[in-house]
Amino acid sequence: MSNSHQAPAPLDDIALELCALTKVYPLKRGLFQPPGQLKAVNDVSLRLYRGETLGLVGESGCGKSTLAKMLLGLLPPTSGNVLINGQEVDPTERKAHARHIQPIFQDPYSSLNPRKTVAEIVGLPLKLHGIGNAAERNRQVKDILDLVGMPERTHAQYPNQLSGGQRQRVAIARALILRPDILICDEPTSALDVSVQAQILNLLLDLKAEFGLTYLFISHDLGVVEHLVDRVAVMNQGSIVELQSREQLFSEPQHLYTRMLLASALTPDPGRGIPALAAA
Ligand SMILES: Nc1ncnc2c1ncn2[C@@H]1O[C@H](COP(=O)(O)OP(=O)(O)OP(=O)(O)O)[C@@H](O)[C@H]1O
Repeated sequence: MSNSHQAPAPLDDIALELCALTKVYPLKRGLFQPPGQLKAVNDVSLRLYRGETLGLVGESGCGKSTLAKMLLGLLPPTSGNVLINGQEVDPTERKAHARHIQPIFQDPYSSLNPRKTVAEIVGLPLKLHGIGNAAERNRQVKDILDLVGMPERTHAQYPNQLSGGQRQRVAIARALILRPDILICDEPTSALDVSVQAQILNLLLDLKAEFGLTYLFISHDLGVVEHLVDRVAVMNQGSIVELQSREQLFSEPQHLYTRMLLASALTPDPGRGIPALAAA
């Protein structure tokens, strides 16, 4: 696997800024419980500098996906706001959002329309945004599919005719077709075989260099994060508890939760969580 970290971007060149972002979910009344609410994301402020990869790590349920959905305009925040390239964005303006920021999710199968061919899936955002005529769109679709390593014979195939890795390549091509600045990668390799994971991670690194992209890379896999990111934000129960350079975080973690997260990643029983902290 290559490890092509780019030179750090100037610190005043901010691609994405989260200002006191909060999401509260209402909870329905249970059999023995009154209605209540859950603060899934609690007052999160973060900056992503242009060209960097910021890792976001934390246990299942800590609020990572909720945060990602708010950045993508898929979920309105309860309070706080998001700035893309210095401009405050209306979280309900999904279409305007999509030109700048795109997602890559864990399970490409569920996010690809089973009744559309690969070329149709990748070309749809161009059509929806009224970009180019049919011939220009076809050329752009072919170019991006070539770039992500999809052989020409697969362009007319349907998602169920593809391997898991190929499906994720299609999802990546679709994310890039509008030439966004920022990719939100939410566990993009968790559903793939280990051998395929490395190929997709290398592809993401190559594409980042090619297009000068900024990544928010969400993962519970600290091995992947250590390999890929420039800085790491650690999330626990909706809050960012630590934000450090990759080197600093893995060599000298400051927060107790980070130390336990790193310790739990080194033990042979992954996925068992950190009960003491989860309950804290
Ligand atoms: N629509 C919803 N309504 C109520 N609670 C929700 C909703 N979506 C998520 N939650 C809760 O919010 C908290 C954060 O969930 P979220 O999916 O953001 O966590 P996560 O860190 O992405 O977890 P995972 O890694 O398992 O995907 C969890 O306690 C979850 O149960």
